[in-house]
Amino acid sequence: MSALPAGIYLVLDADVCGRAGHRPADVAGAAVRAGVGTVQVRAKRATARELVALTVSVADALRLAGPAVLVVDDRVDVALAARARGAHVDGVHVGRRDLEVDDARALLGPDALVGASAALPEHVRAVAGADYLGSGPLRLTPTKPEAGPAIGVAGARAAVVASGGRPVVAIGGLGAADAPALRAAGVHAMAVVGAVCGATDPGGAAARLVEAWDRAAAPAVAR
Ligand SMILES: Cc1ncc(COP(=O)(O)OP(=O)(O)O)c(N)n1
Ligand SMILES: Cc1ncsc1CCOP(=O)(O)O
Ligand SMILES: [Mg+2]
Repeated sequence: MSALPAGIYLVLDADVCGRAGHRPADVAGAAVRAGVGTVQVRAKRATARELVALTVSVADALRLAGPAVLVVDDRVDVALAARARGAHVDGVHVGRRDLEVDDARALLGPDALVGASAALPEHVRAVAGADYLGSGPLRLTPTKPEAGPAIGVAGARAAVVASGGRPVVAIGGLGAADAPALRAAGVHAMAVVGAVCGATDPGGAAARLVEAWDRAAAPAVAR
């Protein structure tokens, strides 16, 4: 199984990229070259066929920009179809209305990376087989206005405590300024959509997030 990289996790939203005038594969490549370790392909309005084509194009971009982990939001069938076309796809991120974690793993194979959404401690228990947990929204966000309620950093910390040592990925309204508090809460990675896909310069925005994450880990220097 690919381990989930710590740090910045890009949820590559095709609609947000499109509104900002970016090709998703270009955004993914620029983000990975800037140090982003994980890319999730998310396209809520795409057909299955469009999502397969998008996933293959992102996998191609990552092959040149890599190394990075690639997962597909929601759709195990799309991950399998992209693999069948020769794309390297590590796994899926499943939500509460998608296939169950164990079913996703049975289809994708034992080495697949299977992440699951789990905002609250009771959700964490329901996704016992997941390799990592996506917890949020930390804040209300225009990218997913129907998500909620906001759990805040305290909610992310509660997910870390309930996670049984599995990596927790925080998501929802996050930016570089959140890195210190999230790292202090024991969060493994910070997922962003708008902060990269909606930026004028996605590669530069990704680099600033990576730097903020790395800087947040630096030990305090005595003055
Ligand atoms: C890393 C990560 N965490 C949570 C989510 C939300 O997933 P989901 O519940 O499936 O909602 P949608 O993204 O599908 O609207 C995520 N995508 N990634
Ligand atoms: C997919 C998702 N799940 C919870 S919040 C969210 C969107 C996060 O987007 P942004 O980083 O732009 O706030
Ligand atoms: Mg989903």
